[in-house]
Amino acid sequence: MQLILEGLSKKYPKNKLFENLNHTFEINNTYAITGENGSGKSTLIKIIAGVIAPSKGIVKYVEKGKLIDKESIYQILGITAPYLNLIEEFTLKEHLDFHSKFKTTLMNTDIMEEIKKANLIQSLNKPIAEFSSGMQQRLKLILCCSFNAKVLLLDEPTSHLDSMGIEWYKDLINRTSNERITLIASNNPDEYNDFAKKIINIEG
Ligand SMILES: Nc1ncnc2c1ncn2[C@@H]1O[C@H](COP(=O)(O)OP(=O)(O)OP(=O)(O)O)[C@@H](O)[C@H]1O
Repeated sequence: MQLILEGLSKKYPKNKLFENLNHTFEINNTYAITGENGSGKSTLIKIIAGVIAPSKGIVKYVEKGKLIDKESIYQILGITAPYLNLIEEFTLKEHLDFHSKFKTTLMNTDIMEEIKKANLIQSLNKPIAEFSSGMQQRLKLILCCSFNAKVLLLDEPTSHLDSMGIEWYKDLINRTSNERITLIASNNPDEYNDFAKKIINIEG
């Protein structure tokens, strides 16, 4: 599996973000995307996820030498970001059931064990509207990391996590980042220093 950025540029009418980004991301590796506030990290994640279009260039997902078509990439993507919200009316259990309808859990992963490790087991039947921001972030990370996806896009993964939450996050990534490409968009070395094979500064 490869994720390839070819000549990727993005500008808004009043704002030029990045220009001519070229990179090939390989399976079994974790990468950090860094850059000042407003440099375009979240924008790049959205372009890679196919949510918005680049001004120039192309994003290619390649599996065994074959290009994966745009309509199918959601099957191999796991994404978490501050602007992606859980469903407030659903309980944690309903989120797991819903997610399980289109993604399977990682091999050797017991999802209830993951919920316990995240200290969320007592909230299984609570609606998300009653979760703190840190609890929501822990669930978002589990939904992203503990289910099968060849490419993980993590935008500010430790937002709202306390120091224990950050240690839990590091353990989660260590246990789940094999056999996939993980991209971490962040300016916080705590979020990527332990894992990143390469740090890509979006500002060049
Ligand atoms: N739809 C849009 N129209 C115009 N400008 C936009 C739009 N979306 C984002 N921007 C601008 O693009 C720039 C990059 O935003 P982005 O959120 O990608 O940056 P970032 O590097 O992730 O920032 P941060 O570190 O603060 O999270 C910002 O100046 C933002 O205001």
